Amino acid sequence: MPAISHSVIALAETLELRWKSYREGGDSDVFVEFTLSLNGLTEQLSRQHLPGLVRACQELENAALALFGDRSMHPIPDDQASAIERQLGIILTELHRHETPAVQPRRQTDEPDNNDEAWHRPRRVLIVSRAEHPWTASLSEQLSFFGFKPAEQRWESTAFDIENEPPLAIVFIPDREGCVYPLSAITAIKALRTACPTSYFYCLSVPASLESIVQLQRAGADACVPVGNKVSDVLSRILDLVETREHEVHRVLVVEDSATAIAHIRRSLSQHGIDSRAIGDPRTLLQAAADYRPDAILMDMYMPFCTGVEVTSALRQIPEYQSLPVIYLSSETDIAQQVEALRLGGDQFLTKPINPIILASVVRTKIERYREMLYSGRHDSLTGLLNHSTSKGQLESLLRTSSPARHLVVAMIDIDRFKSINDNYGHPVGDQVIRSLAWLLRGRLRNSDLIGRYGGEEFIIALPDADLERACSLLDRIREDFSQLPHAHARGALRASFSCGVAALPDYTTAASLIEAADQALLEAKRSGRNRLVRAPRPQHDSVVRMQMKEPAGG
Ligand SMILES: Nc1nc2c(ncn2[C@@H]2O[C@H](COP(=O)(O)OP(=O)(O)OP(=O)(O)O)[C@@H](O)[C@H]2O)c(=O)[nH]1
Repeated sequence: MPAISHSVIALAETLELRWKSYREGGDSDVFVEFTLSLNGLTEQLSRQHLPGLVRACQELENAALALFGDRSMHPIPDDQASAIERQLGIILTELHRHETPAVQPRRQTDEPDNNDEAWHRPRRVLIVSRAEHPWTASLSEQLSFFGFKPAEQRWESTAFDIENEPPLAIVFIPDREGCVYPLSAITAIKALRTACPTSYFYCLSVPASLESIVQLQRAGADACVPVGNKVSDVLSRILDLVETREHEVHRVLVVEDSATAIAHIRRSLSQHGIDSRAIGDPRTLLQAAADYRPDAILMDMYMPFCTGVEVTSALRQIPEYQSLPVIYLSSETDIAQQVEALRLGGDQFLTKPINPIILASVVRTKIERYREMLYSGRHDSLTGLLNHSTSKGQLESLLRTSSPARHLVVAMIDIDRFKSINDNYGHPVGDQVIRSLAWLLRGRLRNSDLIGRYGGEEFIIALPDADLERACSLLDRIREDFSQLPHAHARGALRASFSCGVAALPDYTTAASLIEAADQALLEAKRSGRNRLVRAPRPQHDSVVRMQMKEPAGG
């Protein structure tokens, strides 16, 4: 279960303060502030994959939004206030229960190499099924391979073992595949939902019946996996849950000449955890965009030097900004003008005065779509890893930011005799083997490590701040584990292996030379029998000097 960050706790504390202050004065403006905080908190929780808490917050938010606009309803009657207070109490207690401890286990780039937690990220997954269900053992085995800590529980068990560490996910396997979940199962799911509001619930083998899905969702299911899906599909969903996509703050550039409007907009955005910067003169837009690298622009329609439409259409001339979301802000109510503005490059039109919740919601949706688009351009669709060109680009930028004294290890990995896997078991099984290796790497390496799919069955890894000895022993452990991993096919399970070549700073100093040296070492690993790791030889001192002297002349 992911621990709840201090920033979320800070938002919750603000929410609590605002509620107290509303209860003291009954002022409708304070109630609006409370609702805004609640909306911001829901958003933060949903970004942190805490579906149970998101659901609880959304219910409270809906109740608050119903009282949002009408001043005459305030102060609200005591029974309504008590209902809100009860729900708020549940949310706050739950948040504090999962608060990140003051000292966190570290697992980022700056971690010392001798910290084992830095390399391995166990996550607890509870599997609820009947005794000896064939899927339980298989799922459990695969989850362990990918760095999770599976635990098993029987349906009939009343005391679920969740006290010390609530699970990241709970997987429910029904006794009979494709049948409606019996009432006893629904009751067990409900009980667990109350006990684990922050875990993600998967119900497997759900029949394609709307009634059944609705019933499971009401009980607390987050995902209903259809009957017929294989264990590997479930595994893939659980892995997606912990995908190492870094959460980055949303950045919005506000182009607006009125200082009052800027203050209002920026305040609304910041209450929803969205960072912003503002410029009053559109002529400074390109410089501001280059410095700040926004994810979206909020553009006033009428400014002294030129209109928002002119600025947007000029911005669209620059390839880098062709898809950057632009949202117009205007008191323009003429539909023809609005359509024209959108035709000339804007993405959305918001009419002033702008409701802050709508503003934050539109901004977030546009940014999420924009980021999805950027993501799919940079990642490989089969594995979700960085694609070839992005891997190379990121390795280059890692080297640019590395001081000469820093460690950096690069590894090239290639699955052995992969053609024969395809030939003997078919392409889809080959794809699954590739995906499994990707999952294993994702599960075993740190967020700060670079993992890319370099070619068909070839992967590139870069481990910043990693000592060569330690990196080799980690990669060798992954190699060993991968060779033991069963890959299901129609007639049983196959085993695969990979070979690995490793090169490191300071022996090789450029991205090209690191990749080339690791590739040569990989070839050597293949030549000498496969399923092994080979380190690139340390270049002779004079040849390093010659390479360094040659490079500027060649460039
Ligand atoms: N299933 C599947 N196969 C792929 C994919 N990309 C490449 N391949 C296949 O991977 C195979 C690679 O085979 P080779 O390069 O001959 O090498 P190998 O059989 O792995 O043998 P060694 O590398 O020498 O151990 C080719 O048959 C490609 O068609 C993919 O995305 N999915």
